[in-house]
Amino acid sequence: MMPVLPIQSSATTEECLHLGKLVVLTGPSGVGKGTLMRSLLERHPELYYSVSVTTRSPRPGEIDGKSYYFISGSKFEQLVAEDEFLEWAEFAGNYYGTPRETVLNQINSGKLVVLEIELEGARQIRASFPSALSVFILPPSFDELEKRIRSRAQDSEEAIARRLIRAHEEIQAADEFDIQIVNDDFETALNEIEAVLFK
Ligand SMILES: Nc1nc2c(ncn2[C@@H]2O[C@H](COP(=O)(O)OP(=O)(O)O)[C@@H](O)[C@H]2O)c(=O)[nH]1
Ligand SMILES: Nc1ncnc2c1ncn2[C@@H]1O[C@H](COP(=O)(O)OP(=O)(O)O)[C@@H](O)[C@H]1O
Repeated sequence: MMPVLPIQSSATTEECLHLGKLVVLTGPSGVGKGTLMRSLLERHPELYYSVSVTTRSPRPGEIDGKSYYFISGSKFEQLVAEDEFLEWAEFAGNYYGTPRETVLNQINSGKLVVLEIELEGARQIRASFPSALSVFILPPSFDELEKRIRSRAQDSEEAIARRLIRAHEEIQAADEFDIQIVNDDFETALNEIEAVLFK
């Protein structure tokens, strides 16, 4: 297990706390995680957003290497076998993983690193990085969540149904995380996340 913060013999704990930080943003599909993340990055270009690897097909407008690294199932299996992921999980029929080396390098160079990942991966990060800060984004209601997933109009009916079933399970896990933020009014939610990240 790698520590989040590089402990140097000459550094006090207080100094170590300034070296780097890991934040996990999680919550059900359609709650607005991606949109919040994009706004955060626009306002705070100094943040490091970890681009995940996935076996899902690109949606219209998604760019390889920016939205995700889109790879095949067999390549994903190879990367798992080579222990290249900090965490990985299956979600709605596809695989998603966080590249280990880039994230650890960014934390160790003092960056504030943000992962936007689903529940199982967020649990794995909490287990291996107890000092990571975890934020769960909640919808104002389940009906509103369904509206958002549908209004995005980028998934098949089957993919939407799988996301909605999974959303019920994910929402029940909200209390496992350090902070819960309801994404009702977008600006309010964004400000709340900023307050947590930069306190
Ligand atoms: N565990 C894990 N989950 C991820 C990763 N990258 C993205 N996800 C999550 O996978 C889920 C599905 O993502 P996506 O297919 O882009 O659909 P969307 O969230 O409905 O837009 C979301 O909850 C993402 O937060 C990752 O590297 N690891
Ligand atoms: N506070 C909000 N109020 C209304 N719609 C929102 C809000 N936040 C996000 N959305 C919309 O909800 C949809 C899903 O958001 P998205 O960021 O793709 O969710 P996620 O990444 O969690 O799956 C998008 O169409 C987005 O514009």
